[in-house]
Amino acid sequence: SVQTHRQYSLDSFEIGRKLGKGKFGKVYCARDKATGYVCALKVMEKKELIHFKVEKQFRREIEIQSNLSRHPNILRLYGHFHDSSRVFLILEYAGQGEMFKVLRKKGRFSDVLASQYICQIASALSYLHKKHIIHRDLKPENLLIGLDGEVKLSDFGWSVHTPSSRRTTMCGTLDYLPPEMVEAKDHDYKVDLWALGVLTYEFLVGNPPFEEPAHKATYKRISKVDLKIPPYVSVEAADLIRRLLQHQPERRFPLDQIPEHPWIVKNRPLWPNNSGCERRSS
Ligand SMILES: CS(=O)(=O)NCc1cccc(-c2cn3c(Cl)cnc3c(Nc3ccc(N4CCOCC4)cc3)n2)c1
Repeated sequence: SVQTHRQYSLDSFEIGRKLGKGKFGKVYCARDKATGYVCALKVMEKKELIHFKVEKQFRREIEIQSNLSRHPNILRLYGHFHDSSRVFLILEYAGQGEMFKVLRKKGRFSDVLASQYICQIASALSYLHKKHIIHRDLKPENLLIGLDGEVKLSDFGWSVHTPSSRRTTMCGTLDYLPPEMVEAKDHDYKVDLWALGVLTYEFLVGNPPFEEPAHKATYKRISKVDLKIPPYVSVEAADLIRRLLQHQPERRFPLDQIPEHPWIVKNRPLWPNNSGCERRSS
């Protein structure tokens, strides 16, 4: 694997194809010359980080993600380095790419696929919460898929150590924000439970539950928990969605009970697939 203590520079790698372009950077497939190990190299221009005033967020991403040791559903950050104008993150390569592209292509996921993804994400979130980290930015754009189809949580730019009250202004989609963040109240790890409910809905329906063209309308629907679950969503899935999308944070369904929820149990594959969520040896 990529050794995490070694000093890296750009010429430690053979750069492969560009995997994608995000808001702050580009990601390339790369091979570590010394070990032949394939990884992903995320490149960001320093002047862009300064311009977007996200260098603090970026430093937090590095600090948080490098301290996260092995979890099958959290994308590993092996190291980072910089040159005069750019910063580089050496990340685990996720062999099947971006979750949101797969979701857009498929439209929506089956109960079996969606429940496996949700169980894996719950496992990753539970691991983060035990380390007093809240992700705060759970959405398909921040999920990658590994070679064996397992989910990889990535992009910890918005993660913080609990408890926290948001200082940086929100940008991007509001769809995943729970009432307490939309109302800018103090919030804690239970914001991730709300986002998990939004994600469960989006995996099964194809769009997030409170989506509206105008921000104001989205705010309103989130605040009122104006939730309409289509009839084709299974009873068990609808039950979990409702238990996660509770206005009061303390009423939200606890992560540790998710592997035993009927929707997860009913749709769990018979064969183990090292996804981090296989059937417990009952
Ligand atoms: C802000 S950003 O720049 O970080 N996000 C934009 C973006 C956009 C697109 C991709 C990727 C991406 C990131 N990855 C990381 Cl990090 C690790 N592996 C991948 C990774 N892996 C990957 C693996 C396979 C594929 N294929 C699979 C076959 O079909 C075509 C795409 C794409 C990406 N992709 C990222």
